[in-house]
This record gives sequence, C-alpha cells and structure tokens, in this order.
Amino acid sequence: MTTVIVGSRASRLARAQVREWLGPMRERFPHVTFRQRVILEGGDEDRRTASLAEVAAKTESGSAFSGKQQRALLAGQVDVVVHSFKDLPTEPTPGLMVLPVPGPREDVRDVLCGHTLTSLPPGARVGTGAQRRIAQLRALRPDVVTVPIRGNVPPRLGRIKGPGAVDAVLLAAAGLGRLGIGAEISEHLDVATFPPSPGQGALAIQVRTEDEHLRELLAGIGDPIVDSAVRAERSMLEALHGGCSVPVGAHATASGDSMHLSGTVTSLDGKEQVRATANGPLDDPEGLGQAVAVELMKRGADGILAGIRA
Ligand SMILES: NCc1[nH]cc(CCC(=O)O)c1CC(=O)O
Repeated sequence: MTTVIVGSRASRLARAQVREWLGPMRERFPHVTFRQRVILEGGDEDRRTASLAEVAAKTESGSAFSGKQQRALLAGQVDVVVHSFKDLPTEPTPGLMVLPVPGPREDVRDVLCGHTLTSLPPGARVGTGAQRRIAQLRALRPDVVTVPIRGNVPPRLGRIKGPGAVDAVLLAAAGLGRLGIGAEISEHLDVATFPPSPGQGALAIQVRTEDEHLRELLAGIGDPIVDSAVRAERSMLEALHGGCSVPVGAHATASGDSMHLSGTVTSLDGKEQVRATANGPLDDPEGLGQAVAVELMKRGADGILAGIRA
C-alpha cells in the first residue's frame, strides 16, 4: 500500500490547486492513498507587515511562496508539492524536479475586476503589486494610478468595495476560476495586448529527484502540449534572467507539431515595450524560448530590464 503526502500552502487557492491535481490522480491510482498536508510559507505569515521584496529576501530560496514547501519536500515531510507554476523560480532546486505539466491548463489571461480597460475613469486607481501588470497597464492606460495590493485573491477582490477602495483590481483568470468566483470578472485582457506571466494558469508538480518509486508511478502523467508551452515560456524568462516579478509577458500556443511563442518586455512606466515572436518544433520548447529571448534582447529588452534591476 503506497501513501503519497501532498504539501500545500494554507490558502484556499493553494488547496483548490491540490484538489485539482489530486482528483484525476485518485481516479487513476485507486490503490494509492493520497493525503494533504498544509505547510505555511513566509509569504503567508508576513503578508500584513512586510513588502513582497522583503519577504522574498528573507526566504532562503528567494521565493516567498515556495521556499518552505520545497524544504519540506527535501526533508521528506511531504512527497509532492503543487505550485502555481508562475510562482516557482526558474532556477531549479538541487534534489528536486518538476514533473511534466498536467493538463488542461487553466485560462492563461489576466483580468480586470470592477471595470473594463475602457470604462476605467481617467486617473482611476487599480490594485496590483506585480511589476508586469503595473508596466503593461501603464502602457495601455498611462493615466491610471496603480495601488500595491497583496494577499490572497478574495481580500484583493474585496478592495474594490472595502476600505481604501480601488476602482478595479488586476488578477489572473486562473485563480478566480479555481476559486469558483469567475463571475466577478469584468474583462478578460487579450493575450496580444496584455501578455500573461510565463507559466500562468499551469501547475508545477514537484517531487524529489531520488524518489524513483514515485517518479515511476507518476511517469505517465502530464500533457505534452501544455508542458511544451510552459517550457517555452519559462525558458524565455530564464534566458532574460527574469525572476517571478519582472515585467516579462509570454504566451505559447501549439498548432500541429509546431509551437508559437510571443514575448514582451515592458518598462515600469509603460513607455517602452519590446515584442518578439517565433515558431519552432513542439519538441524543442527551450530552443524556441531562447530564440525569442535573443530577439527581445536585440530589440532592447536588456536595457529595459537593467533599468529595473538597478
Ligand atoms: N502570485 C499570486 C498568484 N499565483 C498564482 C495565481 C493564480 C494564477 C495562476 O495559477 O497562474 C495568483 C493570483 C494572481 O496572480 O491573480
């Protein structure tokens, strides 16, 4: 009798993600017992007092929302960790590996709740703390003021009505969909004008590299097309040396046996934006991601990113 312990952050979204993965797993492996274990993260504990950058700096791995999960996995306290792929640093953690990405991928798009891009009044206040969202929103609506908000999705949504109200908030369709509150969405932003974060909407299933028994058990899971798309987007981000909070957007789509990747880098004030696209074979997503990154660099992405890191 095999027992597999699955680690999860405490939030409703994190637990919904674990359920989303576990449902099909329990059906496929009825002889395996899957258990959920909640592990608190620094990012969850410190949210009220510290800025996201401070939280990230305090966490050994540099990732506020995945460091403790990964340490619990390495220590054998859990056997699998389910992450939002976009929250996982591109740099691999020694001793851990990510399994092929499961499908289907949730909606990759960002959304506005409270207003649409065109209904936002001049000078409106929009809640978001993510550099990519701030930059891309300013590129489309330079008059808008962004207000840094953090925390779980439901309280962020609550900022539309509650104290310190904002006119709208920018969120991921995937998070709202998984929480069953997609009805709050006012507008889905077009991937062409508002490209999502690399890996958005996808889950990262992480295991110990040395856990051969589990790796063998789970060898057949994953959707090759979703996996390839996420790899292309993430390798583009990695080649740009971008972390999880840089203004880099990416979107890969497959058609037949080829993959199309579009990448965007935007300055924080929204005034400069470079884009590049390329096609490549489905079985070389890393090559495609690197090719688009090189093209973005040629068009000035390095200058934009250097200005932000400085
Ligand atoms: N950084 C927070 C985060 N991490 C994953 C999601 C949900 C979207 C996804 O799974 O890609 C969210 C919320 C948001 O960005 O609105």
